Amino acid sequence: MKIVQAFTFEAAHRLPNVPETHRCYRMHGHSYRVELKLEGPVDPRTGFVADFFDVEAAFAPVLKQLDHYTLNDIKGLENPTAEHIAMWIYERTKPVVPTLAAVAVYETPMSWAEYDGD
Ligand SMILES: Nc1nc2c(c(=O)[nH]1)N=C([C@H](O)[C@H](O)COP(=O)(O)OP(=O)(O)OP(=O)(O)O)CN2
Ligand SMILES: [Zn+2]
Repeated sequence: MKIVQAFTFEAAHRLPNVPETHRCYRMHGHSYRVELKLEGPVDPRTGFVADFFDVEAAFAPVLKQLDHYTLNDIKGLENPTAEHIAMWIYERTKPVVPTLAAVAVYETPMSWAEYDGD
């Protein structure tokens, strides 16, 4: 069974490795959406793969490092593409949410990156 829990954060970024003429070379902001996908058996007693409340509590310290920051200033996010943010979140969340199967990071409702550890 898979379950998904969504979170949002606000952050500024610029993409340092695109051409200067690319609009994302300039500092700008996004209302990011993060989806954590968990996979595992449904506990027969609780009916949960995991309690959403527990996931929220485990993810809070990771989310706190991103919300209302300039992502380029964060170690490991010097080139803060959606792909890199998804990997960064996965690596920090997997140890505290072992059933984590994938992380999706949406820059806009129409464009996102998903990382499953591969
Ligand atoms: N593969 C990727 N491509 C792009 C990424 C990325 O992370 N991975 N990022 C960007 C920029 O961050 C850019 O800011 C994307 O957002 P936006 O300009 O808002 O994109 P839209 O196409 O939705 O903008 P509209 O104004 O709605 O046309 C670029 N590429
Ligand atoms: Zn952007």
